[in-house]
Amino acid sequence: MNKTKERTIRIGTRDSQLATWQAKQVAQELQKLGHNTELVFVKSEGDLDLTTPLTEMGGKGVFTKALDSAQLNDEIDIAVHSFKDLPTENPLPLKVAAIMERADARDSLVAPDGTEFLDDPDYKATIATSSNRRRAQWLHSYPNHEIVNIRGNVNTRLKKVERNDWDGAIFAAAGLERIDLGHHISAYLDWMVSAAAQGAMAVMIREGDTKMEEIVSQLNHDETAICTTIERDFLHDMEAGCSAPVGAYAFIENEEVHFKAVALTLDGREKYDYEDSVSVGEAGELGHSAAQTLLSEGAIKVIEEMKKR
Ligand SMILES: NCc1[nH]cc(CCC(=O)O)c1CC(=O)O
Repeated sequence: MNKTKERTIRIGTRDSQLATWQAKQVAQELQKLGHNTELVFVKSEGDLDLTTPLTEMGGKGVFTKALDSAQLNDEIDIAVHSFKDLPTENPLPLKVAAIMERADARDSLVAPDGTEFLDDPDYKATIATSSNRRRAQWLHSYPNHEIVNIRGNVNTRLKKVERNDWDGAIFAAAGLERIDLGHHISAYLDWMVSAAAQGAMAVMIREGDTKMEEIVSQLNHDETAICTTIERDFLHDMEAGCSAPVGAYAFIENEEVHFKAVALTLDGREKYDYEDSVSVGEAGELGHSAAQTLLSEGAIKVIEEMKKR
């Protein structure tokens, strides 16, 4: 490769602190391979409008649309996304060329005054989250708590928790840890099933851009790709969209894929669980078969509830 002749790779990202951190991470990896990079900041609808709940904002792709257009207009070469924000169906001529090694996939609780209240069954705590998946799982565990909506990027939400009278708010642990805010985490919610692809980043290229594909695919982390593919296959087949009360998490240990999935009614009262372990070689259909199993066991009700909204 002739490095002096190669154009600088333009990396598109949202301008939040977390998105910028993630894009810089990809930039660093590309630089290690000998490429020049440049960050291009693109504002998303999801970042500009902080009052409308995400679930009412036309749902799919509120964080990704602006980056998609920039990429289609050739203003950027590649785009770095939180993989969990990417819709499972993409009608555009853009594709994921690499999935970066996953960080902590867990959800976490930020509780400025401590977590003792969790042990008091009579205490009516107020917990902030705009995610239906987090809401439903939280209410399943703590039926007498109240959930309130909270919007904004990680920094904005953290400020809101510290200013408000809420007892706690739920965050992706990876989002806080990546930007050195992990010390705000009061508890890791090991019992909560995380969102499909939570904690992983995806690098998108234009379809047919073989040059970028060749470069970017070298960043792919195989185990993360296997696990997040299963999780996203499940989410896709549940036809539930990113705002559905559905969680999916896979990890690999001793050549086996361990997969956990959950679907709940919005009020958290009804819960459908799936758990299975299969060898890595046989895990190709795991996400699809898990969805079929849960739907036939009654989780179709959860999906119908989402469609009515
Ligand atoms: N929906 C917003 C979003 N998209 C990705 C992350 C965190 C990082 C990740 O999960 O990869 C977050 C914040 C959060 O859920 O608290």
